[in-house]
Amino acid sequence: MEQVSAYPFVKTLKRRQLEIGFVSLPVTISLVIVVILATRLLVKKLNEAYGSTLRHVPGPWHAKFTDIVLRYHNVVGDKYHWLTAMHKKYGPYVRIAPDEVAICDPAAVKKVHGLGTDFRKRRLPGQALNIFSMSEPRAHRARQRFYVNAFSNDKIKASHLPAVRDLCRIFIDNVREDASNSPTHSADLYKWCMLFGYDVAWEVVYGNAATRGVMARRGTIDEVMMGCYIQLQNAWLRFSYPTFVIARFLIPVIPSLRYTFDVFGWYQHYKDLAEEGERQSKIAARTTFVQGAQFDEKDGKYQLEGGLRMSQYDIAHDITTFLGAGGEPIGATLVYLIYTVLRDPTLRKEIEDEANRLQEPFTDVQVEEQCPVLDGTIYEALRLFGGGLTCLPRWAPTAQQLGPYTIPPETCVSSHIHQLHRNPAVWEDPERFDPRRWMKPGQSKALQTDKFQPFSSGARGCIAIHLVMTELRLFVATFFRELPGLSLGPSVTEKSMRILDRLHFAPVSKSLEVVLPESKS
Ligand code: HEM
Repeated sequence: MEQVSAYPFVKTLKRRQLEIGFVSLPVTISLVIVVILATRLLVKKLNEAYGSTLRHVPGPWHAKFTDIVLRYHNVVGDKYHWLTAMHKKYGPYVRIAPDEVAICDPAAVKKVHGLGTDFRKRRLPGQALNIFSMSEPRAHRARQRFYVNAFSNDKIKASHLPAVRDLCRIFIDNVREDASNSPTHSADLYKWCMLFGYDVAWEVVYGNAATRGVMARRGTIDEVMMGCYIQLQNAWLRFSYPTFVIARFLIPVIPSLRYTFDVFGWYQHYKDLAEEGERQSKIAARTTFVQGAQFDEKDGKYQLEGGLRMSQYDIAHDITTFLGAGGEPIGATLVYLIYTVLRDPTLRKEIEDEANRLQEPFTDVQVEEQCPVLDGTIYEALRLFGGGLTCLPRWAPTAQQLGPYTIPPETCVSSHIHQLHRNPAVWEDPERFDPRRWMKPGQSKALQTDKFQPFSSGARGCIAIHLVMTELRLFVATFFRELPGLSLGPSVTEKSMRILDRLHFAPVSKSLEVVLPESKS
């Protein structure tokens, strides 16, 4: 009887064991897979962290394993401040991600950017192919040679100087008009400085900025801000792809999100500009870029010097780069220059006096020769607030020795130019805004030295140095002659002027309010 009664129990037990075995097999397999993948990931991470010579480069502990902190600072736009803190803590070489090193040592920056370097730019996903992004040196050299004449000192002086002078005038008129329409008699200089820079670039590209430019038609700042929005979108995309995808659907509810997540809207803006470039190609043909060149109808390309062939589309992409580079860096440099001078009454008086002694119509060379404090102020603004990219990333196909460190192939090496310009080993009292340092005997004013390179250096340095120095000199002299007695508006504070790092530099408030004296408007 007992045997009989025990039988069903034994049967049930066996079934349960079978069932447990049946259920646990996939779980066990999954667990094994997870453990294998986790181990592989761990080994990979440990290998990235400690398996290469990068392990010797100092930096925060997390940078050995992940770039998430770097990406976060990219998203919030304070990479500049974070990198500054990192350099202060760890020195001129800092590992900021498993495969990225930030540098500000003059010798290393020279090696990475100087002529004959093995380091290259890299075109990032989604980036248009243009003179700025292309990485292959031979193709870049050919294209650069083509544009170099348009941006040469002779060409700028011969063809564009009067137009830049006109644009300075339009700037002053617009600021005065804004002030006279404002109950507080104020105007936003950030907007007009950005538009001014954009229009000067427009002048070089199309030659009709005084009538067709964005200042002449009192355009908006959004029209000229490309780099910063593209950076914001790319930073989000890399930081959190799901957020990037989902947030687009919230734009109807929170319209301000469009700046970050309306990727199609901004690319449409880019596209419009490229199309505008194509529409303008005939004007360009009559003026600067394709002067005297044959257009081959068969393949739709211009035949250019040195056998270079470029389509209108190629040129349109480059034009977008020139216009983008024209507005944001110039706008930022000028805004911080004006902000700094307006806070220092003695310096401002010296600059106004020098500018007032110039005879109209003056040239940039006269400004350089006759206004040493003003010229020193421009150099100092370029040193401390030069609006070019805050980080210049490069990659080398082979291992490279930078200072005491061996950098493995394909590591991203980012030069932090602003930190180079604040290096206490080569600059006396580096944080101090001191135009007179440029007036000291023996102080070089060369713009591409090891310790001072606001425009970078080597083959990939800024193509527009002569244009930039011409426009800065004419602008600053005109500004302090024509707008005396300005004061900073109540919205301007150290907090509002904190640097926002979005590819280029900008004040976090994206504004610089100034109040004009009533009688001068
Ligand atoms: C204050 C004004 C400016 C500053 C500080 C500045 C700075 C720079 C820097 C640092 C680079 C190197 C970027 C890199 O290595 O990735 C650069 C490249 C470049 N800049 Fe400027 N820039 C200014 C204005 C302009 C203007 C007005 C234009 C054109 C109208 C321009 C056109 C370019 C182009 C085309 C390149 C790429 C050159 C190449 O890769 O061959 N820049 N600039």
